Amino acid sequence: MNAKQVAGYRAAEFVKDGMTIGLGTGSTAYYAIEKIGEMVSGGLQVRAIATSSASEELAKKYNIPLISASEVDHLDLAIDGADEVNPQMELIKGGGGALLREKLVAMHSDKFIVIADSSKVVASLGQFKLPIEIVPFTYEWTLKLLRNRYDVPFEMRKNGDDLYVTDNGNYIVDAAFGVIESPATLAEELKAITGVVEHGLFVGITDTVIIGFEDGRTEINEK
Ligand SMILES: O=C(CO)[C@H](O)[C@H](O)COP(=O)(O)O
Repeated sequence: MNAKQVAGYRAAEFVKDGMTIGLGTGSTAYYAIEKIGEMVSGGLQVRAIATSSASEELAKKYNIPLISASEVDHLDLAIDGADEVNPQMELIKGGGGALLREKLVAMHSDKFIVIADSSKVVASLGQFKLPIEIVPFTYEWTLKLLRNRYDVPFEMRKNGDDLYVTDNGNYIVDAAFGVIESPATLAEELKAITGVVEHGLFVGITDTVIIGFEDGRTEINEK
């Protein structure tokens, strides 16, 4: 088993009969979805909301019943990967472009479990470029505003020659902060900028972090 699989499979053990769950996005979340799929074929009853069209396709492949938000007012559990996690369980997410749906699902879950291999554990956030989702309308002005405000490199995410478009029809700008001294402060500042829909800083949302290792071990940190 690889480390991502170890973490994903361990997280699936938190899923119990009758739960409504959130399915994350990415190569680590893939393994959690795969395991939950196995559990469903063994008789587990769950209903799920996926955080991306990719994860929705995966859930369908594994016969995990999908629901819409209008059918429930909260989720029991959400499981998702991360690009960076610090000792305070703060995260950078959005490498896969699904940060907005991921944050919505995480925020409306009673328990949010983050799964990762040990390469994602950092002393401070910011080496991974912070994804910021911005609206396409006048995005050039939003980008200019960000550049004027923060003296760090910003780059519009691309998909080939075109700008990358999220599942929500927005663009992503990746920001190389290097070291983010106060994730909470930056999170608040970015949210206040008109044109910014959401950013990949997850502060005060995570309940449990499961780190997987190649030898099959897991390290679990709880809030
Ligand atoms: O935030 C995400 C997608 O938007 C992913 O959870 C994050 O990029 C981690 O991905 P992976 O598990 O493939 O390393």
